[in-house]
Amino acid sequence: MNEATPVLRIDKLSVDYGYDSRAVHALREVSLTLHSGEVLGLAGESGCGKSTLAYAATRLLPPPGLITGGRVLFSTADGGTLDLLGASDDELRAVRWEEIAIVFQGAMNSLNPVYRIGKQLTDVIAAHRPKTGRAAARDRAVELLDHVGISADRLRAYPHELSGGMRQRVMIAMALALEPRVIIMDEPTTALDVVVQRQILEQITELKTRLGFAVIFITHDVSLLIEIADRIAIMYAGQIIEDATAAEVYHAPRHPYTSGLLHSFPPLHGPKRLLGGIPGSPPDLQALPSGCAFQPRCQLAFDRCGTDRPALSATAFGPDEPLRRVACFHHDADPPLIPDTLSARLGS
Ligand SMILES: Nc1ncnc2c1ncn2[C@@H]1O[C@H](COP(=O)(O)OP(=O)(O)OP(=O)(O)O)[C@@H](O)[C@H]1O
Repeated sequence: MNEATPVLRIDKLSVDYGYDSRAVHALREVSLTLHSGEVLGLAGESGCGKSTLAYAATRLLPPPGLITGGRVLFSTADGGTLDLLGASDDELRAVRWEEIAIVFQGAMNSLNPVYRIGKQLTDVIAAHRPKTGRAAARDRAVELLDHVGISADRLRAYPHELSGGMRQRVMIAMALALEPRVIIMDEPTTALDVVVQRQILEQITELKTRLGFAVIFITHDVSLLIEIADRIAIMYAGQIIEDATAAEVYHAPRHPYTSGLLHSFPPLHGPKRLLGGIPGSPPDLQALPSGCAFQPRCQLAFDRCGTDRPALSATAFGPDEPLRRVACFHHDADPPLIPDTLSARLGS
């Protein structure tokens, strides 16, 4: 497969929590494509639907979450396509962990406290590859720990004997155990200090290049994604509102929300800049405002934003699909329609 081959296509995925008039519309027709070997960053404020997307796309959404529409098309290793939402339990079992692995939020706390790290790793291997002998499983566990920079002697350690960063690395090693082609990481470094966070991010990008898997990396910190992602999708109120290369998002954000997010976190590199934040708070997903969901907080809103809902539309075209998409009535302005005065106020 070349770099541009789609491995996972999320197509108009919608999720509600609850029913009828009390339903929380957590995802509204979200479409997103992950290509082979790429890191796709997914960013947005808390509550915008990032975790819901990860759970729904892998059919792990707990009740009262309900998938109300869409498809999740996975390109299987044998060249076929499987809609994960329509797949049987057996088909799902064959794909989950073997081909798509997930590192959940706070995963480092889900290691079993009473078993040594080595046993937990070899158990994963034994459960999925029952023909693997004990010595081979141990060798593989050593190799996996080595991938994440942990020495073999830690196989005998219990989780409480490891730092938070090391436990999170063990979880990443577990996700790598079956050589998946896709890894979904939901805020994998959020609870860690910035130094450890940086080490783990460097490790993930190095492993991705060496082992060739693709990553959906979920975080609320968009400046962190600028460092590691090839492409970034920005979510707001259950929708993707911008989807572009990391460089485009950083240098020329088209959506005012993206711009606000960029100015909400200090950059990890480069000159310091004034942090502005975004006034107001995200809308109630049970009662969305008419028009654009961001419009009540948007400093660029005009009449139409209050009445019409902007579609996520392509602003540039690749060989077979949109390269850059944005859901904003200002989107086709070139250069991006962030007036100088606003840029100055936001501190860029
Ligand atoms: N079990 C639930 N019942 C009702 N609403 C829920 C439930 N789980 C999530 N939601 C709502 O769905 C929306 C999306 O939540 P989700 O956890 O996917 O967002 P997120 O962007 O991942 O947030 P965070 O960064 O805080 O993890 C939120 O408004 C949340 O309140």
